[in-house]
Order: sequence, then C-alpha cells, then structure tokens
Amino acid sequence: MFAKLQGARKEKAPADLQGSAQNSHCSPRPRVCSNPSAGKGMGLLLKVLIPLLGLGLAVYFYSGPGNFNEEMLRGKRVIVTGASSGIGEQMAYHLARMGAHVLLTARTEAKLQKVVDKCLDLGAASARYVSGSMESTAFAEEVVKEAEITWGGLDMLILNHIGYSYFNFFNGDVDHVRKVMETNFLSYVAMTVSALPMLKESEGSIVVVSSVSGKVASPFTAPYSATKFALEGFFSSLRHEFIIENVNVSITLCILGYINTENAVRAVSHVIKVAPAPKEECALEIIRSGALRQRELHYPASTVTPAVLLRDFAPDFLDGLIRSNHQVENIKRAPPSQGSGH
Ligand SMILES: NC(=O)C1=CN([C@@H]2O[C@H](COP(=O)(O)OP(=O)(O)OC[C@H]3O[C@@H](n4cnc5c(N)ncnc54)[C@H](OP(=O)(O)O)[C@@H]3O)[C@@H](O)[C@H]2O)C=CC1
Ligand SMILES: CC(C)CCC[C@@H](C)[C@H]1CC[C@H]2[C@@H]3C(=O)C=C4C[C@@H](O)CC[C@]4(C)[C@H]3CC[C@]12C
Repeated sequence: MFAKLQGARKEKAPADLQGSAQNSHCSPRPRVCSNPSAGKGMGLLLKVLIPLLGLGLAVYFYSGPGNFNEEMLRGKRVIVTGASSGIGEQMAYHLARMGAHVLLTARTEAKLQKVVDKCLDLGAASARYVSGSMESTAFAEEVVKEAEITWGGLDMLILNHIGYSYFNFFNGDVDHVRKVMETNFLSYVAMTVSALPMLKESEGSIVVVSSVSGKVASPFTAPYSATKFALEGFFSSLRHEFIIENVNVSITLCILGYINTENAVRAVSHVIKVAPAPKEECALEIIRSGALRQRELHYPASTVTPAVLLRDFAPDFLDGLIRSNHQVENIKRAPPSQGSGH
C-alpha cells in the first residue's frame, strides 16, 4: 500500500484581560481585594519583569551555543518528513542549497518529485523521496531503512509532518484523536527508534517540529494540541536518558507560532487575525537550531517566548489573550461526529 520509491543523485561526495477567580489574588466580588498593592505588583510584573525575562530567554533560545555556518550541513545525510509542502518543503530547499544529501517523505508522489527536482537544481549532494502515509508506523520504519540502504548512515532526522486535523470545536470523535496521535506522535517515536543506531554512530541530531500548541493550549485544536504536548513529554524524557547513558545524539524541540504555510492560512486565517511568520525563515531557523544542537527553538521568538513564559506566571491572563485573538463568530459549528476521521 505504501512506499513508492524514487531517487536521483548528483555525483558529489557523499483580551480578555480578566483571569478567572481561581488564581487571582482578589475575591470574585468587585473591589474587595485582599491585597491592595497586588495591582501595582502585577503591573510591575507585566511591564518590566516579564519583558526582561522574555528578552533573556529569547537570547538564550534563539542564539544558541556556537555560531551557525551553512557549511555545517555540507555532505550531511538528512531525512525530512512532511517535505512535499509548507515548512518541510522549505527545509528541503535550504538543505539542498547547503549541499546536504536529502531523503524526503510525504504521501503525494507528484509533489515530492517536484521538490526533489528543485533540490537537485539548488545543489543537493543527492536527493530522493519515499512516498507513503505516516498513519502506519511500518511506513515510518521503512523510510529510515531506505536511508540505511542508500547512505549506510544518518546525521539528522527532521520530524515535521502532521496529518489532517479540523480547526473547530472538539466534535467528540475519539477515532480521529487516535488517528492524529498515530500520525503526529507515534510515527515520530517509531522513526526515532529505527534511526537511533545510525544517529548514535554519527553522533547526529533529532529535530522535532512542534508548536505553541504543544506548550499552551488554544481553542479549536484539541486533538492536534494533544499530539504536540505528547512530543515534549516523550522527547524531553529521552533527552535525560541520552545524557545519563552518554549518548551523544541531540534533541531539538521547535516551538513554532503561526507560520504562513498554505494549509495553515487556509485553516485559520478567517479566525486568527495575527500576521503569520514567513515559512522560509522558519525553515532556516529549524535547521540552524538542529545544527547547533539547541535544546529548544522559539520561532517567532517575539510571540512564542512571552507565551511560554506567561504560561506559568499568569495562565489565566494568557488564556484570555489567546481567546481574544480568535474571532470565534467565524467558526462554523460542524454537525456532531458520526465517527468519521474528518
Ligand atoms: N503552519 C503553522 O502555522 C504551524 C506549523 N507547525 C508545525 O510545523 C510542521 C509543518 O507544518 P506545515 O508546513 O504548516 O504543514 P503542511 O500542511 O504545509 O505540510 C504537512 C506535510 O505533511 C505531509 N502529510 C500530511 N499527512 C500525512 C500523512 N498521513 N503521512 C505522511 N505525511 C503527511 C504533507 O504532505 P502530503 O499531504 O503529500 O502527505 C505535507 O508534506 C508541523 O509539524 C506543524 O505542526 C507548528 C506551528 C504552527
Ligand atoms: C500568544 C498567542 C497570541 C499565540 C496563539 C497562537 C495560536 C493561535 C497558533 C499557534 C500555533 C498554531 C497552530 C499550529 O500549530 C498548527 C496548525 C496546523 C495547521 O495545518 C492548521 C493551523 C494550526 C492548527 C495552527 C492554528 C493557530 C495556532 C494554534
């Protein structure tokens, strides 16, 4: 059913600002405040401390250790999943320009063929694709096997694909949740397990593309958000174990805000009026953070870092801010689920 293989090679070396009463310092009744200076303190916190902390963290996460040089990717063997469109496609082009060997995967063969052709034009050391669906962990393993057969090793595994998920009120469809967990989470685990022997050998890198939705929940993304939260739990635990066992394989978790890919803009632009960040720059930042073996990337840092910080300091304030950025009146309620995936 899956795995159609195609390759090509170039001969080169291998605001709602009100929180709920639950967490506030004041009682729910108006003007009965247990601590009159709390308002002032909160003001100072919001105006000075959080931006300062945000700046510090942005510098920490964004710049990372060492300097990035595009030569770092020359001749490196890289798998990119979800590479037929969006951010994955842009990552393939950057890697090609940097002279890497790329193995691309997604379901749509015709799109992958075009991306492979463009990669070869841009200067990839080699470019090929395997098409199939990540709903099946057998396919995920097959992609890694292909890298082993073709290159005999692997330097970087970029896990980026996502399956379709509706942007709407949760419709109660448990089968859909299972399906997106399989596509967006389990296949990432399966690819990591299969690729680990090669990555240990090369002291390589795993790059996991996640989202603000994997740190802070927003409405209309319940199944998707669950898959992204799962990624952080799994890969952060694995990072500990690598350190305990002296496994020199880096894990970079990429926390992305709204990016201007066709699918994302189509899905949410009628509801979210925030301007999306450019996919080309986003793709380059992901590669950079992986090459520098950073723990985490926040892109764009200007919105992601404050959101991640506020999550623990002022969760109700953040939730209100997130809801105020959604034009809920533009959400068309779907009829209750009949058990179908979409
Ligand atoms: N765009 C955004 O606003 C944001 C994106 N992100 C993350 O960035 C990453 C890329 O997102 P983006 O570029 O927008 O996504 P796109 O929808 O543009 O691309 C998704 C890719 O995954 C592939 N894909 C879809 N279904 C399957 C499947 N069942 N099996 C294998 N491959 C599949 C698609 O190709 P095909 O259909 O041919 O299979 C495509 O190549 C994702 O991890 C996403 O969560 C995070 C935050 C925000
Ligand atoms: C500080 C706040 C203003 C930030 C709120 C940002 C919210 C609204 C942003 C951050 C991450 C974004 C989602 C995302 O990760 C990926 C996808 C997949 C795509 O195919 C469809 C759109 C979707 C669901 C995005 C929807 C908008 C999200 C929730």
